[in-house]
Amino acid sequence: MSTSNEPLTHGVDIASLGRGEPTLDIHKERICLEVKNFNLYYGEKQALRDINMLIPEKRVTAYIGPSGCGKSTLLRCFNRMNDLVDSVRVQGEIKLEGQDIFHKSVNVAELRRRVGMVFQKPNPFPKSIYENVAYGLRLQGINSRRILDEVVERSLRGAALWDEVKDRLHDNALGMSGGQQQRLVIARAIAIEPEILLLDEPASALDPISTLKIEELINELKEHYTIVIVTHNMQQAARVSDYTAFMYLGELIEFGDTSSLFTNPTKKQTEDYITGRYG
Ligand SMILES: Nc1ncnc2c1ncn2[C@@H]1O[C@H](COP(=O)(O)OP(=O)(O)OP(=O)(O)O)[C@@H](O)[C@H]1O
Repeated sequence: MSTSNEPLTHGVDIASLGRGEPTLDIHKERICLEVKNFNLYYGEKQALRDINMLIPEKRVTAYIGPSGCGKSTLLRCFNRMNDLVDSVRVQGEIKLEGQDIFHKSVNVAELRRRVGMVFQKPNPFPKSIYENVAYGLRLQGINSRRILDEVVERSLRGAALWDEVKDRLHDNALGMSGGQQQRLVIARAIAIEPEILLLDEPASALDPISTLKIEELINELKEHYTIVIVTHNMQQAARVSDYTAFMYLGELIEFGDTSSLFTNPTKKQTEDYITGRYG
């Protein structure tokens, strides 16, 4: 606990985040994703408005903002999940390593291999733990037992789950706890070696201990992957992210290193939100 007189904003101990001195500088980062003049419509309704931002490589970038502000919609653009919604229309660009992911030459299946996604509710397949992790490789036609064993072990270790499941790899994944299932889904995502992991409220259905494990895991995963997370929980954004983006009514209001955004927001709307005046 902080001993300072700083107010706790939404339970975020802002004193622990530093004194508003930027610790990171987006302009010194290697950029993984670039969002340029991006708009998205569901039919007539505009859900994203002229979004411009950079997502740095091997960092954790969090989206916060009130319900309905477009966080999940933007996240789902990064691997074109929104293609599955008939009414969706987009304008502008999202560049992955410099290439527009909406260009007609882009292979969407390959894009989704490079940009993995984990949802709020753990969604393991009704198969064994082993087969859940091996699934993506099998789809690629890889059936060598030696390779699959190696990848399954490496992925489960990477998702901090190996020690808990190594003696029951052939049990049904649906028998695992919710927190274990969510780490299994992360193992399944990293088995196919993505560059980016999109996490949409990955811990909101979990108990506090499982949530802590997921947060610790995010911290480990960023060594190898670029992580983009949507969370309702500002404490979580403050704990896990390097950069935070605040969205409101489909607009990106403010983006900056997490410490600065929480301790020294430059926009009134951001300040109102993090001090609990709305949302
Ligand atoms: N499939 C859809 N069809 C039509 N409108 C949608 C669809 N998905 C989202 N929307 C609308 O787009 C806007 C943004 O929704 P989105 O789910 O991206 O917000 P969010 O910030 O992630 O909200 P929450 O925090 O509640 O998940 C909302 O007004 C929502 O009703």
